[in-house]
Amino acid sequence: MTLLPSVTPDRAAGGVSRKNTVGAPRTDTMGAPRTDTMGAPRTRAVHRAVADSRRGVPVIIAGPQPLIVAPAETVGAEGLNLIDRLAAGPASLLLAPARAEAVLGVAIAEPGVAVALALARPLIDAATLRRAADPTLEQILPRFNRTVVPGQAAAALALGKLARLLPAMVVAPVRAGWASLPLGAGLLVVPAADLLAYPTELAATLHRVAEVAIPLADAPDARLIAFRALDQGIEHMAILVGDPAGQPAPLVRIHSECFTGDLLGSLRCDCGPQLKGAIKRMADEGAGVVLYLAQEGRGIGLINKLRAYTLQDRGLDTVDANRALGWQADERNFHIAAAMLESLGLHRIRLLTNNPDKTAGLMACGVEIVERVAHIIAPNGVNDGYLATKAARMGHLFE
Ligand SMILES: Nc1nc2c(ncn2[C@@H]2O[C@H](COP(=O)(O)OP(=O)(O)OP(=O)(O)O)[C@@H](O)[C@H]2O)c(=O)[nH]1
Ligand SMILES: [Zn+2]
Repeated sequence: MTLLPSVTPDRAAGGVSRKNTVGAPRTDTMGAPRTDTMGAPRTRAVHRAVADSRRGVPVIIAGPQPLIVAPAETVGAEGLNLIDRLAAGPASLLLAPARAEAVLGVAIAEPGVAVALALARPLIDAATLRRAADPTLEQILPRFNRTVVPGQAAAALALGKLARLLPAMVVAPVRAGWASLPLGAGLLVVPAADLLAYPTELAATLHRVAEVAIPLADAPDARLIAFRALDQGIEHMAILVGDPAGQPAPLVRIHSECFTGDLLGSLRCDCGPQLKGAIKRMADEGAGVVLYLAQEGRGIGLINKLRAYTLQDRGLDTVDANRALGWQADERNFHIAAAMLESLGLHRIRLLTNNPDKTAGLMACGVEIVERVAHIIAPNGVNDGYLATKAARMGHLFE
């Protein structure tokens, strides 16, 4: 039986260390279930809060000013009623600044992480809240006024993002003693700090669960290694061509999944040809690795990417479309890729990318990049504007 190396990002440094810093010793065997599934306990409350948020069930964000919170996209009448009855003070709708500007119809001079819009109680109906959250829906909105942003606003928006929902949250300070009220029974509590630390914490739980040969048309000796994190949800793949660990600095591509481009052959982006082109290039060189990461839509998720496309069809570019929905232009983090490279024993690499943020992000996680190798795909007549925006606004180097 082969013992595989554990994957242990160093939380303090936001990067990768060789030390095992998380819970019990982690010596996962291929295909065997982990024995320390209670490990990384801080991620567990976040997983459960994400699940409840996707159902529209309010959760409590613990911290100096505990909040009761539910996503505007999923909360229904029952959830709003619960928030109303457990609130200790005024409720508000938290929006990312770009979305708040559109809803308020004014520019916001001092954006910060969130803008709060006052909600009168009893709370307005769920359909109106959804329209306020989602710029792709019909925009007949009541007049909203700004109010004070509550503590833990960043954590509340982070919860919406982790749930891959629109970052628009109904929040209210929760009544003291809520936990002993019948109404509060069963509400989940998640510490604000755990929500903010989650991306790094989760990367620290990545482990290898399957490894198998998958001969590819362009690379007959390819192998797949599947990685799973403790949430048992999103799985990331390493596609190995040849023996990359045997190279002094193998070619590596960090590819974020793109259902529309990789699978359907959408012409809106360059993802499909980049993926196939990377594998072909590695086969020509004799070795390389594609990390195929479940970070669809630059980390905003497939549904939100489709919403972004709707806004792009109305004239926004890829950067402004993300922002209009309340996301950053790029929401990916590099802890996952760094942890996978660590597990594969790849510390010095040549990175196949046009995106300087990827190079910088990986280097910040402790990966040595000896060369950036350009990966240019010619425009196809549909994605010309998309590629031009990547060059003009996202710093992509097309040379
Ligand atoms: N939000 C959003 N995501 C998009 C859009 N078009 C493509 N994507 C996503 O962008 C990701 C592809 O980016 P990558 O190929 O990993 O890399 P990159 O940042 O373009 O940089 P390169 O390494 O130079 O290709 C995939 O997750 C796609 O789903 C878009 O218009 N909006
Ligand atoms: Zn794509």
